Amino acid sequence: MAKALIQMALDSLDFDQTIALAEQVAPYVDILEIGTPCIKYNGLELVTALKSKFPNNLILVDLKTMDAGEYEATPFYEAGADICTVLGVSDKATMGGVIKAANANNAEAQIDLISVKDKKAVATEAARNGAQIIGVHTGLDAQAAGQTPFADLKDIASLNLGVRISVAGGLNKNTIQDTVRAGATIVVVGAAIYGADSPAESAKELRALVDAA
Ligand SMILES: O=C(CO)[C@H](O)[C@H](O)COP(=O)(O)O
Repeated sequence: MAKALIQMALDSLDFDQTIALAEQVAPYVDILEIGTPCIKYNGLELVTALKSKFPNNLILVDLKTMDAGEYEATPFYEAGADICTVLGVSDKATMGGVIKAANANNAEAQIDLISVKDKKAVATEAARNGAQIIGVHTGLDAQAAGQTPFADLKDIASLNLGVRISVAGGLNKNTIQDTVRAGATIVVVGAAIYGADSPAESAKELRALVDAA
């Protein structure tokens, strides 16, 4: 079985801090994610910068698109995004638009199940419509209310949809191996890396844990 990928969520608003953090963690992670607040604040220029500075990492732009899927996602794919996200609560046509833009740019679309009520139904339809990645996601506000992504991961993994499953929501060194064993093929980590005394050491430790899972 292929090893799970690690995705680092770059959630700062500051352009230079984002590049500096990426420099520290890039050797240990597979995907550099430009978080939603960060991409809204910094725009396409940051995609271009990360793409050119980190050719060995995939770049995910966490657009969380809600409307005008193809129109919104196309410039980000053209700037070098390997993956863009679109909300699973959006219209089927919106998700279809991002999938179309991804395919036109030899890239991938991720359906984010954040706040979706019937996650199994949305994931099943999205996979049937060509989405390459399903994102099981407990957002920062839901985490603050005590929620975790683990029950949702179990539900989505049980569907055996044949697509990659990304999991985000407060993952750390204590939970990352069980998350991989439960079916995650991409594990997303934000605060556990950028909040550590040494983000590089934290990323290195998580890499070893994921590779051993
Ligand atoms: O997409 C996000 C919030 O919507 C975060 O980037 C994602 O949840 C990962 O960060 P953390 O590990 O701190 O939960």
